Amino acid sequence: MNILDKIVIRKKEEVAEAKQKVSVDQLEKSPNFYRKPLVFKDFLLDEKRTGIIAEFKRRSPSKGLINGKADVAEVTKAYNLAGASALSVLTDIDFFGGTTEDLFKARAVNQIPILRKDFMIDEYQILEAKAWGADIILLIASILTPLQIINFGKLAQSLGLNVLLEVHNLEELEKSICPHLNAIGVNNRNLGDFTVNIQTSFDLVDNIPSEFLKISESAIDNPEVIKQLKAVGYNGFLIGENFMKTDNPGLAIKEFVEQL
Ligand SMILES: O=C(O)c1ccccc1NCC(=O)[C@H](O)[C@H](O)COP(=O)(O)O
Repeated sequence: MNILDKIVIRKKEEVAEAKQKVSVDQLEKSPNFYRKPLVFKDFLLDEKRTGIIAEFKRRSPSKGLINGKADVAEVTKAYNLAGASALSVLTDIDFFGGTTEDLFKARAVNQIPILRKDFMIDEYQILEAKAWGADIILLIASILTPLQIINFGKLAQSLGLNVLLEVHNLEELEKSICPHLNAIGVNNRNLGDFTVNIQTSFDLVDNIPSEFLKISESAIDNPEVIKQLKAVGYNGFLIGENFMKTDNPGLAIKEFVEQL
């Protein structure tokens, strides 16, 4: 069984536990549920920003502990100040050390779009994302059926949320494309075996229809790579570890952006 299968099994248990603790009715009554989400496109295409979607990630299955000390409010504010177009905040606790509280804290101090970075397998999690103050949800093609992608995308967009579909190859892309998406992310990390290859983004870019924002995800550790990805048509660049592995992720992004 690969790690993604393990994550999905645990996620199903987690969602069942969450449903027992917090009803849909309670989620729908939370203050953020009435908040108008920020529009991903407006920030990603804003030339005063960088296109970087800067991720707050404490640990990962591929790398283990990345940063055990970073403060989510401090780091995300610094990401924002450095010109990030959006933030990505992990809310998965068991595999990534993220928490719901991290999303709340990031939301409280930032006015740029926030992606709830998690493994969405149930519509309940989309309601949670809205209630917790996220603007964007992630749908991972390899763990969802085409019908789930349509239904989850429809629900998210009906709540004003933006939808980022993540694919790793042409087959996933072709089976998952539907009108209820805003952005398509090509993950350079194979989530089955953790190998990374930026070439994946270059190989798939021309297969992404022009109506979707194009995002390259994972293993981006060099400003030169962003320039090359931009040149072939990418609008956004999801970067986590390159900043989070340092003692000062806020300074790391600032120095990175100065080289763009
Ligand atoms: O990062 C992992 O080890 C991982 C393992 C299994 C599923 C997902 C995983 N990562 C999620 C991501 O896609 C990355 O956090 C994100 O794209 C940022 O990547 P990076 O800049 O390489 O931290």
